Amino acid sequence: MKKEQVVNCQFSVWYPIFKKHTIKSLILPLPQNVIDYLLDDGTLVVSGSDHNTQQTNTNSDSDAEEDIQWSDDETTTTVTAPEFPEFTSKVQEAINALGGGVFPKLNWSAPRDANWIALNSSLQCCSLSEIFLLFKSSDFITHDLTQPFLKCSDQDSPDPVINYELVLRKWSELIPGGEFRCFVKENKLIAISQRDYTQYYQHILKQEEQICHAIHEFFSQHIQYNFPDEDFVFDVYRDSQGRVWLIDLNAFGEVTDSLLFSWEELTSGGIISQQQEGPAFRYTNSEVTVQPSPCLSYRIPRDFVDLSTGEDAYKLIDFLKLTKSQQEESEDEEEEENPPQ
Ligand SMILES: Nc1ncnc2c1ncn2[C@@H]1O[C@H](COP(=O)(O)OP(=O)(O)OP(=O)(O)O)[C@@H](O)[C@H]1O
Repeated sequence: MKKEQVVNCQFSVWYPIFKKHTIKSLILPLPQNVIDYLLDDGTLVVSGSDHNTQQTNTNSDSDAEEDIQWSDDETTTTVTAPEFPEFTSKVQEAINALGGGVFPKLNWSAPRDANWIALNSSLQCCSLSEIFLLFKSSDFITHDLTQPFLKCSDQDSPDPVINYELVLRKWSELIPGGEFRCFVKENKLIAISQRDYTQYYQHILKQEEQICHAIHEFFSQHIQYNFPDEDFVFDVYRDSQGRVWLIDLNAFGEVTDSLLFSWEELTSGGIISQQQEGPAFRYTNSEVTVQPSPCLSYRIPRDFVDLSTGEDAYKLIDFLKLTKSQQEESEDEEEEENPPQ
């Protein structure tokens, strides 16, 4: 995978080409001071002050009282959240124009690893402060900002200049069973994988042929030969009426999750030689093969994950047992103090 391919997979490159076939979105250039704020990991501060640009008029004095300040450890100095009045009002205007709820992204990634921090565990945002909270908590966003060309084969060539952008996509309730990832090599659709392979969806098993056919049609009518590269990965959504929509475009290489295929299979030509007609199609075909979600490890602190999987797991189990027995003891004491009426 070359740096040029990564550049071509930026939202602002593919969106104008495929606008008619994807979810309505708006792109705003990200000012440098906002980028600096997102990268400043010493302090996690969230200001509620952007509410004053929402349709309802609130006076700014009461907003100041609403400011929430979070600090990730006791030694970190908590500073007041910087304000970006001009950017904030542009973002709020865009959110309102998209119906009041958006799915936010940077040039390539969404903060999928941070949805646990959001109030309703959703990536739906109604204000810039909600977007900031997700972005500042996401390793995927930091990756976009700091190492977009990781794993590219042409490491010796200078990095292309990137203009960072905030992408706001109209919020749409997508059913995970309708999402598929499609792999294109030399402008040929070689493989399709169920996107959420952690679940078994009966309808995929039943409609295997129709799904495969609909995606192949969509590819040949709207995608094939229209993208600047001949190798790429695209994600689609098949809605309840059987209509196919483009969701995202990714580079053909290891930075992109190959889901139910391996990159070895996809690049070695093995998949292509097995094909009689149409792409290889893989999905989770029984409850037995259901796998844990790949984002699970992002829901609890990394140290805790390491602790529970390494040698220290036994210490953790002992600790949990101890806590449980202490809890039981105190419950017994409480029971003695407060006998049932
Ligand atoms: N407009 C939207 N409204 C609601 N949910 C969305 C929207 N767009 C995408 N999603 C959901 O978020 C998921 C991730 O979206 P997307 O592919 O754009 O993010 P990403 O960070 O580029 O992911 P990846 O790196 O795996 O390609 C999608 O699979 C879909 O379930």
